[in-house]
Amino acid sequence: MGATNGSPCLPFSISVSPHSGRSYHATRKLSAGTCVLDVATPYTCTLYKRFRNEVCAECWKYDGGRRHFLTCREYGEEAGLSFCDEHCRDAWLEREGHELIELLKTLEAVRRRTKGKAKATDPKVPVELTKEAIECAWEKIDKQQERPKALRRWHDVQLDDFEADMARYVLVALYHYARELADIAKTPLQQAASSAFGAHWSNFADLQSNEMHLVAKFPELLENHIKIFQVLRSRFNPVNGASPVLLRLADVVTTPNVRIALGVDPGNSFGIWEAPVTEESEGLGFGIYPIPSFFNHREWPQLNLYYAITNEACPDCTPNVRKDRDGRRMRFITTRDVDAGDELCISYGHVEDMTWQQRQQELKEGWFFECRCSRCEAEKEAQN
Ligand SMILES: C[S@@+](CC[C@H](N)C(=O)[O-])C[C@H]1O[C@@H](n2cnc3c(N)ncnc32)[C@H](O)[C@@H]1O
Repeated sequence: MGATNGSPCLPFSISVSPHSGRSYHATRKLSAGTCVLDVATPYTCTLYKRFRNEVCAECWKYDGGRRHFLTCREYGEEAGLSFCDEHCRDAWLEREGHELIELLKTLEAVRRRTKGKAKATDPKVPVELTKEAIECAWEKIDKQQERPKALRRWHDVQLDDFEADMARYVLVALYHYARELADIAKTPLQQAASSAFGAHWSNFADLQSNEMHLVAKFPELLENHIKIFQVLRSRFNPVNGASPVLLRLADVVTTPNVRIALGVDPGNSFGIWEAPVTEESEGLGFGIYPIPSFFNHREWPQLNLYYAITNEACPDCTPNVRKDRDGRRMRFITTRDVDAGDELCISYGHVEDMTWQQRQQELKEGWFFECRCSRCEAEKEAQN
């Protein structure tokens, strides 16, 4: 927790409930408009390939597809990084380091240039997948990686755009982990850059994994996940004289770590939406902010003219925290007065205009959980 920016003493604590897991609760009275959490940058993120030439890799500025403001494109082609200007480029480089540019170049070279799905390296996965079948597939991969011949074969694996975008997200997380292990943060400047992520691998790995739900629902993803591991495992082997970070990176590209990264994305990632967010906003990519990921979801009530007209405080069943994105910085701000002990909740998405059944279905399919917020519980009760 100490790694978050803003107040050194956060105004909430964590507790656990049987039906919604870990959650944040206010430890004191908070007035509307209080910034309860301020995180400078995600632990890992990815911008989708189709927006890579149109979005600044540092501040995530996007201008409806126009590229005129991206004046720094020296890493655009090979590493997939374009920047507004030198200021954005230097901020990115100071935090991430030049080594990540080289790693991203290696990964981008594996991206399949021709259209269509990349060739599978193993037989097609079965249509229905049980937990045992998923574990068994990964055990097989774990055994294969011991054999140099398999590694050579994996070196030829290419990734389609979806896989390459996901691999980029996994690679950045593992690179940050390797940096933590290599303990390169020797100078105060480096320490500031390293703590800028607002979290460490342990926070990232501690997030709820939805791997089993996700892969059971979309069995073809198992093949995507395995290919991502094969590429990372076969491409990022250190050569003689490699830096401490690259040596560590090779150590952390393991099946459990890659599965952790792929498992926490569904259910924890924050979409990077074109700002200001409207119904038409483009989804430019996604990022993981581990500390804010413990905010649970609460539904907005249906548009209520009474509260809109009278300006009275909304009832208790609305999210009491909103998220504000400012570049890659994420702030969490109370929307109304909150009492000590109240749960602090955000809204995960635009599901407010739906019926109870529709919302439940949406959250079940997209987020793999049955919503137990006060509004859903009240509406469920009313139906019975
Ligand atoms: C981003 S995480 C929030 C932190 C989570 N509670 C934990 O322990 O890691 C999202 C998960 O929290 C749980 N959750 C969040 N809001 C909920 C709600 N309104 N009702 C039930 N479960 C909820 C679900 O398991 C969901 O997949």
